[in-house]
Amino acid sequence: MAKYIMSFSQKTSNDKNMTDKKPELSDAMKKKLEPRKFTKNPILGTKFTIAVSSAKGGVGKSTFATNLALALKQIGCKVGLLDADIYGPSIPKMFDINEKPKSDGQTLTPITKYDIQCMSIGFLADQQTPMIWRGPMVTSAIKTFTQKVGWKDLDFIIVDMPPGTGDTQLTFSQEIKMDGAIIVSTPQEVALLDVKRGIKMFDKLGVKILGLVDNMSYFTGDDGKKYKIFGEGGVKRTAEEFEKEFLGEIPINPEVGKCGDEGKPIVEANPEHEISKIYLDFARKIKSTYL
Ligand SMILES: Nc1ncnc2c1ncn2[C@@H]1O[C@H](COP(=O)(O)OP(=O)(O)OP(=O)(O)O)[C@@H](O)[C@H]1O
Repeated sequence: MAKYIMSFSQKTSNDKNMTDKKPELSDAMKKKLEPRKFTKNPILGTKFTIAVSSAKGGVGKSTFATNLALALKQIGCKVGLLDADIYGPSIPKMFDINEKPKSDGQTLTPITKYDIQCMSIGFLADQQTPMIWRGPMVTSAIKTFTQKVGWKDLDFIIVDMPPGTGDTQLTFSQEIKMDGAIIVSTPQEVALLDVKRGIKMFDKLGVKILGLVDNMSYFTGDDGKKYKIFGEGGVKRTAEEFEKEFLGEIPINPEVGKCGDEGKPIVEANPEHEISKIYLDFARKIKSTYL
């Protein structure tokens, strides 16, 4: 056995000596090995592109993205909503859109609902059909949605990102001019771990993080008391740890879920609701940052 190991290590050290002599690379090969440089293209037809993201699933990204889009519209902005969640699109359900976008063979026309221009892979495929796609297909769908959709005269496109730190986030960060990202989280430690990964990803890829939102931070009981069932202050602490702005809290309110399920988000269904007013505050903050 020892003889075998000796001869094996001798062999590998001989191999190492062989590979130590690096072959001269041709100029063409050197060029091929250079890190790829990306050009960041703006989304045509819009002034500012804002991502709503969180590396964690189910924390309320789509709920936030739809309501923020509607709140921005309510304060006079022209808004588009791009559902970038290829594997689990939510916008068709949350906006109750069942039609397919028209195409002239070159450009897809976004579907306008509640005065918001919308695009989602869910408009093109049957709602119950799973998208069983590899990364390059996802990248190609995102390029279509950003470069081949007839977005018109928009102040903002709100991009509803999928969970994770994968192909979609990479394509947007490297190849699209992103003007900012809002990170949504719930206060549980398990969500915050993913959020920290998401913050580091955007920092590394040079996307400005506008701030963190604490969604489902508490619910108010019939006794009027606030119950912080998922823990307290975790999102704010994470914002401080990474020197990002803490944008605020959104409590748990069953009306939020009900409105989303019925295809008319709360800001559209009931603009006077206390939760709608919170979204309007976020929208004013975003508007004053950019316009
Ligand atoms: N503040 C809130 N109060 C009550 N329910 C909420 C609140 N925010 C989100 N929800 C509900 O939580 C569920 C998950 O929300 P949503 O689909 O927006 O999350 P997501 O992060 O986009 O999920 P995914 O990762 O699957 O895309 C939905 O049923 C939604 O209605």
